[in-house]
Amino acid sequence: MKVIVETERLLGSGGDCLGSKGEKFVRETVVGLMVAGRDTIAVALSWFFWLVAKNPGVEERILEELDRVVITQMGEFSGEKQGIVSSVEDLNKMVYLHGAISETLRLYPPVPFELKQPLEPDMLPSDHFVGKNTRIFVSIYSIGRMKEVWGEDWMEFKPERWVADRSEGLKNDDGVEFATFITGPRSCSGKKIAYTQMKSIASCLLHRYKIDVVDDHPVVPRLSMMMFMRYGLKVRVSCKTPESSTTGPLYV
Ligand code: HEM
Repeated sequence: MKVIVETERLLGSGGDCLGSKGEKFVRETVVGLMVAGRDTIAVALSWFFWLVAKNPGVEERILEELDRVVITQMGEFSGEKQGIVSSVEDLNKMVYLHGAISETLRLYPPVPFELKQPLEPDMLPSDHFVGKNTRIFVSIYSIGRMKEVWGEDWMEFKPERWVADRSEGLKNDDGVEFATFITGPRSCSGKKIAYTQMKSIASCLLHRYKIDVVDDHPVVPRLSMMMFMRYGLKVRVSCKTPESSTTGPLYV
């Protein structure tokens, strides 16, 4: 609602009623945000849980990091111990988890390709001429797998690739080589929200459940606008034993 009132103010209608232009703008913005942020997150998390299940060492490091951030307190209603990640700042401290998500998005970008078209004839930085109406196909999937950019180990799932050695902070992920959210003025405006959502969901689920991929279930991408798993992801989910969790359920 705050967004709508603010949008109205910016559009000059004083916040009292939506003009037809304002209404269209708000409707399209809200629908756009819902569409842009739904399947992308779902697709990214499917690949994330599959990669983490295949790399138990990564899961261990994510849980170790989580243990350093979680605050344990007694649940107000349940009267039982529960873990809390209380703020976005806490989530920001989880750099290894952030790296694991970036690494997933590099190898399996939810939007695997883009089509761009100049309104007027133009010259690319590479000196290639593009005529009006020429369609340029950008393979985000391939950019994330270029040996020249990511090195000999480009095919490996290595969250530490994103973590700076000394400060334990994150390496810059806004460069052109990380094309999953595109760069420039029309890049994804939901990138930060996307990371916050994915980190919240991933930490809650990994903390509480053991997620094993069903043996022999084929995991392959489906070639479409969105990189779904062709046959979905079949997993066995079991509750972690109370002894293995020092905090009980986790709330973010
Ligand atoms: C892993 C999650 C996500 C990925 C990989 C992703 C990727 C992208 C890509 C590649 C574009 C550029 C599309 C184009 O140029 O045609 C884009 C645009 C956009 N995304 Fe995302 N997105 C994600 C999550 C989200 C979320 C959660 C939101 C909002 C809550 C969002 C909102 C938008 C919007 C509004 C645009 C249009 C920006 C513009 O044209 O100025 N995205 N996204």
